[in-house]
Amino acid sequence: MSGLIITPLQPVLLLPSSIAGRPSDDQHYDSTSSITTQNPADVVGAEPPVGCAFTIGKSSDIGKFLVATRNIRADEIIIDAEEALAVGPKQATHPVCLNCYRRVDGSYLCPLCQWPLCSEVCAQMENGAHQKYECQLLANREAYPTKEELEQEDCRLYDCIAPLRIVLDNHRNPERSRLWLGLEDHRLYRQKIGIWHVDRKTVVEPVLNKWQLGENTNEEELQRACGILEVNAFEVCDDDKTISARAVYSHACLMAHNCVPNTACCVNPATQRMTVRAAVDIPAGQMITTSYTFTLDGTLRRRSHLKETKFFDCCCPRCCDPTELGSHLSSLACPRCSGRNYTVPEDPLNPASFWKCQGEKCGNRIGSDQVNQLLACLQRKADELNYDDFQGLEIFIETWSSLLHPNHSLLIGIKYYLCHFYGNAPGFLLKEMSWRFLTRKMKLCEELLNIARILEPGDSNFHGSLLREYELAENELFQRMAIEEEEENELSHGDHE
Ligand SMILES: C[S@@+](CC[C@H](N)C(=O)[O-])C[C@H]1O[C@@H](n2cnc3c(N)ncnc32)[C@H](O)[C@@H]1O
Repeated sequence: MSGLIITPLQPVLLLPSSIAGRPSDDQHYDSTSSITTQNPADVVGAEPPVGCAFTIGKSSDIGKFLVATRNIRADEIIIDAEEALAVGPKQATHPVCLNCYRRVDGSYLCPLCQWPLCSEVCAQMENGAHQKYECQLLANREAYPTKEELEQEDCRLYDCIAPLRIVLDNHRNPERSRLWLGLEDHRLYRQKIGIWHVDRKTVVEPVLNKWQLGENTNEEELQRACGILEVNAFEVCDDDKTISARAVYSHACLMAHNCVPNTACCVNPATQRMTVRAAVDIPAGQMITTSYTFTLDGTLRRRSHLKETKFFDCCCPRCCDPTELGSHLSSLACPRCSGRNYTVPEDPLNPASFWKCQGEKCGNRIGSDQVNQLLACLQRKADELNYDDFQGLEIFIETWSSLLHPNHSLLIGIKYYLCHFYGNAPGFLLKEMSWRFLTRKMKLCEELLNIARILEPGDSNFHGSLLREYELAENELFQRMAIEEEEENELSHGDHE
């Protein structure tokens, strides 16, 4: 879906694991379960900073995670501007400056290694990551992208930079090895699936064969670095999406996933420092969580995304609930009761589960094949939508609302896009919009805000951006009403005269 922003920040990788022994549904740390808080000295990796509100817990299924050591108030900063352990360009990115990660057009090249940078400012940065890590090595090998490679929107050569930096950081800073050692890479699982071969082709082979850096590293180290990035990295981007980077942090990366996270994260695109705030009150003993996936995707899609990219089976309370905590992001209109009731999976954790109408008198069941066929067909239609054609989007919503719950992820993604389209797109700026579109924007924001209250409660980025859009539209509406009232008063005043 072009232009659809789910949240400003998403971790870019995935992992596996079963969840037996997972935290109880309300995520409270339970001293009788297999979850334990660790003596910091026993945990390989980062130790909690002195005076912070969390410690590091560990369970056989989730691995390490952050857990609150005292009650944390909503909006309190839990991790304050944490410096990244390593930063590098995202995979398959457009060409970017190797210091500030802004898009480059190849017109300015690093005088030493000939890789594109944004300007002299980044070329002369003494402490820039490019100068610190790969510049001299690449210059020695005359290893730089060709003109054709720099024209690609998904230049795979950039995939090699972040893993190479992790390997070099490990070699050069033995005191940091403990931090790197503490990060999960899911090596055994990755070896069994396609991603291992993709990393071999896009990272290991170029670094060892094309750039001939065999004296500096080996396949083992590069695969480990790729795994660390896949499992732990957060995406760094700015509002205009010109910055394209990924970063690994020693504390923020330990946050476990929950499809209803209790924090809001934000990375400063200029410094790549990560700040984590509590979105809601977090009681002592509760896990501190973030979401690794897209809030507005339904359970089937979220779980398969988490499995494919973060390699684990999510069994959080939202995934286990057929109605997704009442948000109904996956629910279908029941074909038998003409849409008066909704059909939900009997076992949401099982993709082959039967679906059943929730209407007490109906209880109609449908097989997963039928559901999957319907959803695949609607997904194809959604993928073909032109996002500049708002009428086409509105028609899609109206047409398929007869088969889907109004909050279904296929509709809600488009509604979220339209919330921002109305009021911001050329021809639809707040001042230019008719009353009809202004009230439509407010109605869409209200629908989305109801979902945000369930799925990203508190002061989350998602909730905040919707509230801002709603308030902008509401202000415009009040201003217009005030002007109309004034005009009416003037008219009636004129009549009296
Ligand atoms: C970014 S790392 C988090 C730190 C990691 N637990 C560790 O020990 O290094 C992501 C990995 O943690 C585990 N994980 C996080 N949240 C989980 C959850 N809700 N259920 C199961 N595993 C989870 C998965 O193995 C996932 O690939």
